[in-house]
Amino acid sequence: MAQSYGSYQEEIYLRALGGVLPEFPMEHGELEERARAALPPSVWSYVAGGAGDEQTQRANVDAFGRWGLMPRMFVGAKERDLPVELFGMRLPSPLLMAPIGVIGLCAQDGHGDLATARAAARTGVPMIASTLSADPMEDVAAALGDTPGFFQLYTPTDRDLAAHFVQRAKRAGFRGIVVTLDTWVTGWRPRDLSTGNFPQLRGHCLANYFGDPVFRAGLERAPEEDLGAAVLRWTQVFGAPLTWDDLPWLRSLTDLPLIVKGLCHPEDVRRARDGGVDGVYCSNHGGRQANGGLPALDVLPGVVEAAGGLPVLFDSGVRSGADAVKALALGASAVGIGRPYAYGLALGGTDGAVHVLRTLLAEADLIMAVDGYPTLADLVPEALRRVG
Ligand SMILES: Cc1cc2nc3c(=O)[nH]c(=O)nc-3n(C[C@H](O)[C@H](O)[C@H](O)COP(=O)(O)O)c2cc1C
Ligand SMILES: CCCCC(=O)C(=O)O
Repeated sequence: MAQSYGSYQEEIYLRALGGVLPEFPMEHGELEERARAALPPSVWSYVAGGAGDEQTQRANVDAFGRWGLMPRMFVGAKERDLPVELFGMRLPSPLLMAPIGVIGLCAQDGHGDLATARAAARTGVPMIASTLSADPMEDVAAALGDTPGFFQLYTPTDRDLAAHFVQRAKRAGFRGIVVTLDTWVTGWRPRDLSTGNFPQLRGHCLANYFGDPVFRAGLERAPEEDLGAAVLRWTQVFGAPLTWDDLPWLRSLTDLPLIVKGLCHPEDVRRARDGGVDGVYCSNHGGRQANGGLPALDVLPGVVEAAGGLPVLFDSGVRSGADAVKALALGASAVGIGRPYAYGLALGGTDGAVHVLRTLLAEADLIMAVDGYPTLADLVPEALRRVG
């Protein structure tokens, strides 16, 4: 049965009739401004900032403005059909929450990972839970309810720890493993270098490591007794600079769907597909890792073509329902929302994140209605035109 996300607009109209105005912002600019005011400055600059002078980060967003959907009339798109099949699961919509490592700090109580999982439980939008979490992955998975979750792996240099994370993720009930390839070392981030704010170096968001017996076995004293030594050990094990020779090992770690995140070059996509991954995730990490790069949306069509029918997840720069529709039309199987839901959490915890997701879905749904593209199958590249 088709689900009408546009009903969120009706809810808001009805509340307005009763004199109740929305508690949370209705568009991204205001969301950003209010999140900035709500978050401690160093957390704000960590989340909002990117690599270098943030040219790539801005280009990610601007790239959406170069495409427009061609409206079709007399379609009678009274009902829209947004559910997708992904890795054998039926999801209610093609949105995902992208992994955000310091999401814990975006919620006022420091438990943003749990708040995000609850937003996933309430909306059916899957959460991709980061390795860098303020709460252990088992607790995050438990808060997801019936909504599927994915575990995002930052591959440690210690292979036993990597394998143990993946085992724990499966046992906890995550339904897929997303291995992020573009962040084995942190990019050049001037805002954080100026504020001196590296949350992980203060032990934030390291719950998955600190509670892990394999990690603890590498320490002389427990993290609760010697935080400095535990953080130092974390810096040593955090990121393995993987090569193609490591892909068979990664593949051998799990029978869950394996998705590799950060792919942009078609040749890398072909090699990953040949190496047995179940999906590819086209992303430039929201411009946080390398400045001077191509906008993620511009590389998406090449990734889709090279993926040869494998699911392609996409993120980087999605700020509206219209953006999500364009990424879907360019071939994404599902679209990751990043900073916007973190800002929603900052403003209102789970309620704020739910609002952001419902807003994006309502706008996408209504665009599909108004422009006459009622199903996801209608969203094809030919539905778009270049602007200008
Ligand atoms: C504060 C922050 C932390 C992030 N942490 C992770 C992470 O732990 N793992 C990961 O794969 N990607 C991480 N990302 C990247 C996101 O998954 C996603 O690729 C990015 O946010 C997309 O760009 P956008 O938010 O500008 O749309 C992070 C992004 C932000 C903003
Ligand atoms: C070392 C990277 C930390 C989390 C992350 O992925 C990000 O801040 O973008």
